[in-house]
Amino acid sequence: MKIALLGYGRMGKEIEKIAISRGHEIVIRKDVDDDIEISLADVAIDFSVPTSAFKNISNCLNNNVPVISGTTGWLDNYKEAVALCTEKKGAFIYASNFSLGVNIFFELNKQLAKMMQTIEGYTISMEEIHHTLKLDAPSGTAITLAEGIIENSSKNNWELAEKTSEENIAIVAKRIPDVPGTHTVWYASEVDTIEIKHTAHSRKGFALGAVIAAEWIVNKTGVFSMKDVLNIR
Ligand SMILES: NC(=O)C1=CN([C@@H]2O[C@H](COP(=O)(O)OP(=O)(O)OC[C@H]3O[C@@H](n4cnc5c(N)ncnc54)[C@H](O)[C@@H]3O)[C@@H](O)[C@H]2O)C=CC1
Ligand SMILES: O=C(O)C1=N[C@H](C(=O)O)C[C@H](O)C1
Repeated sequence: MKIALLGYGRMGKEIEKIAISRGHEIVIRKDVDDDIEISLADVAIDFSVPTSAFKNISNCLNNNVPVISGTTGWLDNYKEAVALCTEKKGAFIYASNFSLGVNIFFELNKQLAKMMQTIEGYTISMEEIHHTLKLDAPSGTAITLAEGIIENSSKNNWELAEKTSEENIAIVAKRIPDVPGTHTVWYASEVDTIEIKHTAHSRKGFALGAVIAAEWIVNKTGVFSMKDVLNIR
């Protein structure tokens, strides 16, 4: 496949290595807000910055190029991207986290929230740890985890805070040099703590998932998720 990389930073470079090792060709490497001939590509993979993701995605959809986006922090425009994809009969996937492990963790998190729904005495809280160059907080993955809990509990929202309230799940965001991404969910009671945790050891898992999603989406029409790609039920 001919792949356009929209964003050629840490993730763009990691994706390039994996894409080439799987027999693909990189035909575009876009790393600033310039004009590119996106139609040269069979598929585009956007790992850019929150302020550019929606424009990059729109450009792909307007030119009938399937697009995968892993950029976080731009979701105020997500519904617009979905509407454009539907209007243009295009193909689009956004995932806050493309790694297989995190997508399993998302399901585990929802199951645990369901089980805890009727159990009294536990307070939920969350933490995400990332490298110091990360632009957004909380992480997209932490937001997806919080949404999974909200769907399956009496909580209505999440907030960046130390302590969970009646309404909101507290998320603590820590920034430590070189950490690729660690997410923890706790249910603490007076007598014990239940903890589920995902630790990324490198960016390889995110990059591999993004390339697998790009291979999967070509010749499809619609808005999909990593659950579709990985066939998680
Ligand atoms: N969904 C997932 O699995 C993952 C998502 N991410 C997210 O992906 C994004 C990128 O992460 P990194 O590669 O670590 O960041 P990075 O800062 O290393 O790379 C982003 C690149 O985008 C470039 N850029 C700026 N304006 C652009 C434009 N208009 N078009 C194309 N590129 C442009 C920047 O010059 C920079 O090199 C972040 O939002 C991050 O949160 C990161 C890892 C995994
Ligand atoms: O910026 C990162 O590095 C990461 N961003 C994603 C997020 O915001 O959840 C995914 C991963 O945790 C790494």
